[in-house]
Amino acid sequence: MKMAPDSLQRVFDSAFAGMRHAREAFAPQLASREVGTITSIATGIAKVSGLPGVGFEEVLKFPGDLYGIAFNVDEDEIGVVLLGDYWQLHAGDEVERRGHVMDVPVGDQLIGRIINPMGRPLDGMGPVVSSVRLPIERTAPHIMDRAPVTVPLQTGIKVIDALIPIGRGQRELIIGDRQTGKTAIALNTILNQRGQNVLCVYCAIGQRASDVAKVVDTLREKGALEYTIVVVTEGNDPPGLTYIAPYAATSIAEHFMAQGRDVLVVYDDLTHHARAYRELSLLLRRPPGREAFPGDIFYIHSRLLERATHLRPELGGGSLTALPVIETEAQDISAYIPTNLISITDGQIYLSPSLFELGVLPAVDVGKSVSRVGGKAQRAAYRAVAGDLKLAYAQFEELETFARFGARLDENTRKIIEHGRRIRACLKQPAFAPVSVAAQIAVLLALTAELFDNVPLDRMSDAEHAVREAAADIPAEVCARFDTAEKLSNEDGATIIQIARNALARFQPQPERKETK
Ligand SMILES: Nc1ncnc2c1ncn2[C@@H]1O[C@H](COP(=O)(O)OP(=O)(O)OP(=O)(O)O)[C@@H](O)[C@H]1O
Repeated sequence: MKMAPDSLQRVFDSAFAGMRHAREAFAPQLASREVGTITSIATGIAKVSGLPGVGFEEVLKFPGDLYGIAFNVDEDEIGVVLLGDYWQLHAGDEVERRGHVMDVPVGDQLIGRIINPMGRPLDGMGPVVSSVRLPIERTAPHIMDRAPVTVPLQTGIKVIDALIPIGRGQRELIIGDRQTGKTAIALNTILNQRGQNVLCVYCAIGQRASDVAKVVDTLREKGALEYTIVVVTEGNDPPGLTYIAPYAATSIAEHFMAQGRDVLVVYDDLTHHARAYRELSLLLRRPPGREAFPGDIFYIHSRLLERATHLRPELGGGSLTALPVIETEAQDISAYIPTNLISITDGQIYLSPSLFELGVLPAVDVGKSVSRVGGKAQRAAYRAVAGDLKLAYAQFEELETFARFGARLDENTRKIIEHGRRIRACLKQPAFAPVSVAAQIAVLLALTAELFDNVPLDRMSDAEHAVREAAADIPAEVCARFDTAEKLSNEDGATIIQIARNALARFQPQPERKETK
């Protein structure tokens, strides 16, 4: 078939136009991939070569969707902490630079979720969808951005709220031997935040899976998961994941703090965190120091806990309260990690195994516990009674030892001991049963007014319960004044004492009836 020259020309023109268009639209997308190779693998650690440009704490991607953090950055080889199951990795495998530090999803979508420190879901409720991510390591707020701690954080535990009060933005250490009720105190505090507009983050660090399941069950059962985020690493997770857990939990909390909200973070517990870091450091051949911990062990905990604060009103006025938990061995609070944490935090709640054995629960040793900033944030109504109570309890603890030897006691000493025994009985409290402010103040006022002193010891639990129940009769306007900075007025005090006296009437010993012949 023959074609006319002009129609041939048209075909060529359109073909050239199409090619020109394709050439103009062609935008080459070249992304550089910096790739190195694994030289060796050890427990939770990989040595990588061929990546000279890697920065400290940069994320590296390994085969099988596994990530790691560059920890030791040497000229010819880098030590990488692995954040997942590393059994399938081999020497010679490819490693890719990601060009950013480790980050975690943050935001409202996380509330009520159970995640690992990388933001992956552990609750079977689908992926965590969040458009905002924050690096897990962030600098602590500047000193000029911080405001004094002025608002109390009620734990709902009588002995703590009265004698070792905690403020929003404080760091209070929970310390004690194993199985002394440390987690119970932290959980109780979370449960008590219901309706208090405090978001909670519970960070389980290297715990047994069964313990974590129990905590999650308690939170769910008591309706606390609605305002709580649970960040979990279990005992069999790689040490790298355990190491980053508290930092990730803090970044999640900081996001809410920056929005002006009050957040509570529980780190349960930092003993496992310190051990994970020791393991990593030894594997990376960093020089060991005291108790084989590396030299920067103090720094890793201080830079974590320095992130807890109360921000200035101009920055939203949010707060981050930290409750780190630490385990002691044989009540040795002068061991390396416990002393470090005692010096970093603003006070400690010490749980004594001997009190636990005696059934004094929560087993808080008031003599060894302290809150260095919470006193200023404590509600004025508590302050009216707390001082007397502390003194009376301290006197009692001193005298109790003598009483055990069966020494003959004078009337005054006997009275102090009997009063002290009633204070101890009133401060007892079952786990996961927070007490409201009104009920606490009613019990404490009744104690300082010595209303319990004639109640037989075996009826103290019922008597204390009766006063707590009667606290519901405290007029609403009096309860409203508990939340203000006003001191408890004499009239209000008298009203509450009268309510307590009525509740206790049936527990007082009845005057002996004279038998008539
Ligand atoms: N106030 C309390 N009243 C009754 N039982 C309590 C109280 N506090 C704690 N317990 C019980 O004591 C046991 C130990 O508590 P918990 O697990 O909180 O201790 P822990 O010090 O965190 O333990 P671990 O060393 O395993 O972390 C639990 O069975 C708990 O129910």
